[in-house]
Amino acid sequence: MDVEFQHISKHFGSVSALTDVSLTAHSGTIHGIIGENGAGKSTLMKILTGYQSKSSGTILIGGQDVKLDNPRQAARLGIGMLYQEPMDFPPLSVLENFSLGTPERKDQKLRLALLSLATRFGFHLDPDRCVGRLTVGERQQIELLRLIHCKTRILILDEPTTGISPAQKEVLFPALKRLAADGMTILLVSHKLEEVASLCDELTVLRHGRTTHHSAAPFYLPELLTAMFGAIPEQTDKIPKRSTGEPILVLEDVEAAGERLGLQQCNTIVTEGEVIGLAGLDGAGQSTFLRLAAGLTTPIEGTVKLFGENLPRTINASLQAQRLKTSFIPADRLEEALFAEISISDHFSLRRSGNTFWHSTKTSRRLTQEAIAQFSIKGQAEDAAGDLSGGNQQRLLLALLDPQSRLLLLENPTRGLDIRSGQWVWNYLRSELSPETTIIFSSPELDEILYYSDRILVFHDGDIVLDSAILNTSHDVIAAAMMGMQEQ
Ligand SMILES: Nc1ncnc2c1ncn2[C@@H]1O[C@H](COP(=O)(O)OP(=O)(O)OP(=O)(O)O)[C@@H](O)[C@H]1O
Repeated sequence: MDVEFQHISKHFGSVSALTDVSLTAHSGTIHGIIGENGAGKSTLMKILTGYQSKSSGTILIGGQDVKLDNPRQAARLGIGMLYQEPMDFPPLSVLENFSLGTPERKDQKLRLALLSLATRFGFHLDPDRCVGRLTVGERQQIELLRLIHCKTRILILDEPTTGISPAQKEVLFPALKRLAADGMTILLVSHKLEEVASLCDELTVLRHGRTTHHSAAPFYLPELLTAMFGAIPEQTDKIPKRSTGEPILVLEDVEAAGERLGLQQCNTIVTEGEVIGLAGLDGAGQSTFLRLAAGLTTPIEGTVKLFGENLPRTINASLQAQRLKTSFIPADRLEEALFAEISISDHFSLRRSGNTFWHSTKTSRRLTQEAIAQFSIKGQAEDAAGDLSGGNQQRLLLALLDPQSRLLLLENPTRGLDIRSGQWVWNYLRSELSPETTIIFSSPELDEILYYSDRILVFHDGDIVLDSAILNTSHDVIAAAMMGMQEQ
């Protein structure tokens, strides 16, 4: 069924998130919606899924003017969304998650339906496995099959390749193409231009809440970039190499529990001023490594030494890491780093108050205004952090960071950011931090690691399988190490 947006506008108080947006996504096609952070993509999709009401305009589905007052109405019309974060129940099994929202109650029938759909799309899923033990990519596969089983005819995907491995991408893309060929209408929101261009039949660009471009495949990337940003963004300079050779983080025979297999027998030395990129498939150990250095996870065996001090195996480890000027920015901004419900200004109050009860709202307000200006945050001091777009949440996190940090641990720092915002983050790290600040970051984008790091650690199944200066390695060697293979 065709989905037609006609002259859609949406205002949040004085903010115009969408102004007169019109586009048609045709049945049997994949239609990409792209645009910089804060362009209005999520708002448009939230209107289609009934999570938000439009201020004006019309939505036609299969030529019919439809009311989308709540998510239930949207689901009844066959509209389903695959979210960036898995929206499942990790303690339940694959089969139990698959059964959510289906009227079918017979376990055996559901099991057969799950297995036959999985076979059709080439997914390998064990119905009895606990979902909490699966990778993001596998959880996404269950959700996709659940939506198909629930008779979804209009499928919305929000950044579907964030957090999944290149191999899982190779399985997902043909599955999406097959669904479109079967007549489904697919709307894809993404920042990854190359991916969008290879997958989509048509593309619409939003800029400042307005439609600025529409085209059909094949796409011309410079034209898309200009429509998204007004001009082609320039590449950011690399962070100049600046290691002093002084060890600041030493892991000795560390074994730790964490994502999937945790870490096993991990040994490494990080020296002051290095920029280290952590690569690996989702759940291979990078996240546990960053949390160990931040004192948020403690080892089962071995020692973690930070700036010459052994971190204790207690909750005090994170306080000690903070005292030693170590800062950590997790990938999940709203679950682990910001408070979705409270304002930008309250975040500054919380940061300033430290261990004291009192704080000055006047000072916090002033600091907030300064940060909004310096970090170009698109939002007002009183806006809740959860209402900011992904890119602006990342800017807020950087604004809250202690600029005196000696060790910066960044989990996928450009996750969900458009090209220009991603470059802005690296520009900020390069220009605003002291040259001795050590940066350890993880990223699923090998190009980002190759460009910005001095050194790379590659993780596979909880082991560091490659530790190399960037200049001494290559894309192919790293990709093979990530898969647990030695490049010949
Ligand atoms: N509930 C809300 N209250 C106030 N403003 C909002 C709300 N939701 C979105 N906005 C504003 O609307 C604009 C569009 O946001 P939206 O999240 O749709 O952008 P986006 O293109 O999806 O961005 P991103 O790529 O960063 O996710 C932004 O300026 C955002 O701050």
